[in-house]
Amino acid sequence: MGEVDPTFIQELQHRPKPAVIEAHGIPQIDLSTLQNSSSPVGSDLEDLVADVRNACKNWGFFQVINHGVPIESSEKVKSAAKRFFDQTAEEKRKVRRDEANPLGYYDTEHTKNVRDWKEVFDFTVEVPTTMPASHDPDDEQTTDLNLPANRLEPFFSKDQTTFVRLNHYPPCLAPDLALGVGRHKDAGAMTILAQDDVGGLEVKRKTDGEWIFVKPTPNAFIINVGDIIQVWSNDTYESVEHRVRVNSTRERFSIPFFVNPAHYTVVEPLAELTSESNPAKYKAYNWGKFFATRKVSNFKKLDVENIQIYQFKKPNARKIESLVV
Ligand SMILES: O=C(O)CCC(=O)C(=O)O
Ligand SMILES: [Fe+2]
Repeated sequence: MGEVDPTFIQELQHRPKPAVIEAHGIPQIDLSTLQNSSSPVGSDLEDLVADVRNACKNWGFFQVINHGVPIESSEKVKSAAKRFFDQTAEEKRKVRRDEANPLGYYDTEHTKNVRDWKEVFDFTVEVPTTMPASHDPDDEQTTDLNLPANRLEPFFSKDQTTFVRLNHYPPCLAPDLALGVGRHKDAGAMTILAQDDVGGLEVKRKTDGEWIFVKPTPNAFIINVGDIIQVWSNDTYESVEHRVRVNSTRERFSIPFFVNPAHYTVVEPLAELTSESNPAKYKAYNWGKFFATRKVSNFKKLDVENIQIYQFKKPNARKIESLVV
């Protein structure tokens, strides 16, 4: 990527602000309770669940520390990412993603129809074990929202579309005009993100709509609520809007792990979380179709916004919200 091509330039209202706002109170959750005992019970677990619930409600994201992933494993992936992106453009393009092949290398992604200042490599994992909370059909334990721990099992038991992305943001000549990734919400269920010490991630604070800089915490993971959790929970939890700033001197690496259900999953508010007084706010949609439409629209600049969950919002829910806002 050489000079700043106009395709990278954000509209005025979406450009990063010169002053970075560092937020206090970004939720940081210590998972050592889960490491110290094979099946944590009682008040420790209740406190942890309450912390996660509050973070999901109030922020739509949080950071976790003491998560049990060995530092050496993270370092290995990070150094492999650096080795990959250090190769020549010609080498990288040998494993290029295209409209037929959804995985691999790619440096022309558009978010909200503006090109991102980044290059990526997407790949899948053989045994993605992060969701659900339990795979045991007899597990009686309930989690947050009073759902059984294995409630999400059918969506993830096979054919998950979970994938990992290696993001590389080269130094940018115009960090005040372009973004590493434009404003967006992650479309899947949940994202687990590792970032290096350079910093650049900003999230939109729900209380006042301000863009807040997420200061890197060594070895922490950031967890984002995705759009599917928003729909499953019938808006109890809302996905978080976020974007990435770039800078003129240092390259940055990040590694999101996008946790996504099977492609044939029909996404709709979970029946247990809706009632006569709290009816489903979304129409059902097919995840595979949604995902494929989003992927294709990321390939080129379009004149219309790419597919979003609000397009599945039921008209009555939209109307009630506009009265409340
Ligand atoms: O690089 C980051 O910190 C975030 C990347 C991101 O939001 C994404 O790839 O969806
Ligand atoms: Fe994202």
